[in-house]
Amino acid sequence: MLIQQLTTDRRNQTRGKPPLIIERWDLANVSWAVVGNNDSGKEQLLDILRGDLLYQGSISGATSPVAEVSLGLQQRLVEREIEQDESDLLDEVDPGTRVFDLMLEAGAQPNQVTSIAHQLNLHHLLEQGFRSLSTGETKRLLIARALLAKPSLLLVQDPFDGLDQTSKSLISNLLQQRHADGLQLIVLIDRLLDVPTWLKYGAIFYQGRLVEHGALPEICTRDTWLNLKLAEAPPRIPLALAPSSSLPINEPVFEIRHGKVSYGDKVVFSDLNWRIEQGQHWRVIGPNGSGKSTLLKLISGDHPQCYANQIRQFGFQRGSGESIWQIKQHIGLVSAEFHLNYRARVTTIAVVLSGFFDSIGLYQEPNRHQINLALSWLDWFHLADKAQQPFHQLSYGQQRLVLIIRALIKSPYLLILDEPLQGLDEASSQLVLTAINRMMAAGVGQLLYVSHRDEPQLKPSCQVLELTK
Ligand SMILES: Nc1ncnc2c1ncn2[C@@H]1O[C@H](COP(=O)(O)OP(=O)(O)OP(=O)(O)O)[C@@H](O)[C@H]1O
Repeated sequence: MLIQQLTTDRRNQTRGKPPLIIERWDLANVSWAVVGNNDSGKEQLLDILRGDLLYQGSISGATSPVAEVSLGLQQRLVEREIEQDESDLLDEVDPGTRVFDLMLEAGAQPNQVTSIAHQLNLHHLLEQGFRSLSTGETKRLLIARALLAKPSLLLVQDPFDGLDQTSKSLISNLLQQRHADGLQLIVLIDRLLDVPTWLKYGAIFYQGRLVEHGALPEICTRDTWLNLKLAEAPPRIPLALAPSSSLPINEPVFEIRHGKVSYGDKVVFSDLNWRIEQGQHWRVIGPNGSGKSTLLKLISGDHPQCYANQIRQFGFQRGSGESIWQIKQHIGLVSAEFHLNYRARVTTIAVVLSGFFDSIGLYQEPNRHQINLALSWLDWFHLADKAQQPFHQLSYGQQRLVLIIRALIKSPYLLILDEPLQGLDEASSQLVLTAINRMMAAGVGQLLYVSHRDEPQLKPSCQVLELTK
């Protein structure tokens, strides 16, 4: 395949970074696991193999045509959906392009769409809009779409992130099968535990350069691989003043009675009774599509059906005249949807500071204390040098880290983290978990955590709410 090469140290325009250095890499028409910390160059590699970015050095042995499954592609699809949004015309939330049409777009015949939809457990979602899909459903759709394009080379970023156990096995078996049938795969992995054991070759990127490549069993023993797990956490976390509990005794932080969310005939959950007492931490678990994010959106006030439910939170009966800001001021939130919707073109530090004002973008003047706190948090996460950089030029994992800082910075009463570690490397994940542990140990806020991973390093003792399908 034709890949543009660069011999001089010209800065490329698309990501505002120096070109990736790959001295000599023969992909040899075989499949590879590619690892490296956030900002090591893995995302640039995707652009390069797609033919959209210059690099320095030589790559050979990549087949074509190329298809891709990545957070960047998801972001581009979301942007397109937002441009086509017809909510104003329809006077209701536009669910986006039909799943069936998105699959046809890949150049497939209707019978091929139906067949892969069955394989990937998407058949019941074919009439649904793209923007209404859950995280796991979206991941399965992107994989189906990529395979329908009949690529010779498939670039996949974190294929198992956000998937429940059943979907993980489904996707792993399918990719392994296609690999055995001759599809070349480049699988980019952030968490080392996710590297598929059936891949034979591995490559490591570090600070914008390919530093190791070869047989995977051998690559896994190299110091550069082992060092990917290391995170150095500075001793003290920079806390804002701890929120004092102003709730009367026995007043729940959140309570829902006979909760129900449905879309036409589709009931996501019903008769849900749940109460978060003061001082409690919770994990919400359940398979993809069981309604975890929906429930969290009822709490954060981002779901239109929150007023159709009997909800009491932070001392308010919902729908009794309270404003959304009276709810949001107590909450720090991170989710995949929130990340996709944070589209304001501002600097990294402005994103962090926007956490004080619950805004997307920064429209109020922060005070000196807030600015210092933002800088301390960025420093704590080793991102101080990114403070003045445009947020959207950071790697996806770094963006996620910045949004986590945005949620932590005001020491919220309720910290809602919905798959917060998506796209984060091993070291950054450890840092985030350390920060949460320390905040909760200091009695700052209560945690509401959603993840398909167990995360044994998460220390707060959590009650568990399990949703089923
Ligand atoms: N407008 C809509 N019409 C029909 N179904 C919808 C709509 N919006 C959401 N859904 C469905 O609601 C279900 C619950 O979605 P939700 O995102 O809450 O699941 P989840 O448990 O968080 O899943 P995941 O683990 O994949 O993130 C999904 O099956 C989704 O397709």
